[in-house]
Amino acid sequence: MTENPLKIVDISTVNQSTADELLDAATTQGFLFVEGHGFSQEEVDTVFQLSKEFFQLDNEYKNKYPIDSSNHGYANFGGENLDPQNQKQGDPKEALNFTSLNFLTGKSSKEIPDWLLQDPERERIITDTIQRMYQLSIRILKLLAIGLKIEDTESVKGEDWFLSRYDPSKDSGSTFRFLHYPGQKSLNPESVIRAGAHTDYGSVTLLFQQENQEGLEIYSSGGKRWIPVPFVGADRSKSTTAGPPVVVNIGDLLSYWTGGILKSTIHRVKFPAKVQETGQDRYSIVFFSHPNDDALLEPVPSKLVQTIQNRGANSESNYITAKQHLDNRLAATYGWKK
Ligand SMILES: O=C(O)CCC(=O)C(=O)O
Ligand SMILES: [Fe+2]
Repeated sequence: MTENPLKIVDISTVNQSTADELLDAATTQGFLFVEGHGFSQEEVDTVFQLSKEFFQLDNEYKNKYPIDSSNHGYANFGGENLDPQNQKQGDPKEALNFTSLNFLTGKSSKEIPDWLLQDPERERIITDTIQRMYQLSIRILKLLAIGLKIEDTESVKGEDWFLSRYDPSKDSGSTFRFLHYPGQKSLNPESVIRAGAHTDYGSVTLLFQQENQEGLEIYSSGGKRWIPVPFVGADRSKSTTAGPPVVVNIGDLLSYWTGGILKSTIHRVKFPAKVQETGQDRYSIVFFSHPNDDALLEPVPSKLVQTIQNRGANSESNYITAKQHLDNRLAATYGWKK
């Protein structure tokens, strides 16, 4: 197995020492693995199975739900270009996105493929996963707030500072996503990028991947090179049933909010030679956690953040909202006119 360059942090206990470990990974690599997340192996496998069955449906059917300007719906092959400056063609992947999410119900207020609603079990899997990935992101944000030692204000305790911008029933840019990168045996593995280089747009991103479907890479700006993120399975000496650690990375919003202390690291998906040989498809299940649309990206009241001057939210006097930030990024990714 490829060596794992990332930390694995167990977040089952919320305390200062877990928070410090998490903060260390978030301020250095911006990417880490998190275990103690509560998803069992069986639950993770079930979500992947559902995603696989969805992507096997006819193209004609999937295209009835085209991706819209809020990033909701089905994105066909080539429909998304994550690195428009360097890539002429869109990425060789398909995706099903769920936006306009209410986290009290796990449902989107937008139309979703009726295939997912035909069997109550399919709908349950989706809504349950959405709610639990959201809760997991909330736990991570709480730990980051503890790690950053955010100060208490009159209206909110420091550890709840991010959470107070996360009302579960209010609009946000949070997105749940199924991704599928088909295996292509005939291509030159070194030249194939499956998802272009980019940073994520939100606060934190959570991602499940599967064994023998590797390809995710992070960019080390210090070493000026790409570092593969391996598949890491659950530690069976700790739990016989736990799912694999989830990949967690910091997005632009959180980086901006913290004056760049938390790192939003560039990443991409390549087609490694090993996967090319087997012709394996890659599937990933991703949750992009965003604060409410109206959250102002003002500097986080933490001494650590205040030490950084003229970066991110610290350099602005007119704060933009989370929604304005997201709209700017989506316009570039999909070539939309603003
Ligand atoms: O599939 C992956 O591993 C990465 C997906 C990703 O980075 C994204 O959708 O933002
Ligand atoms: Fe990403």
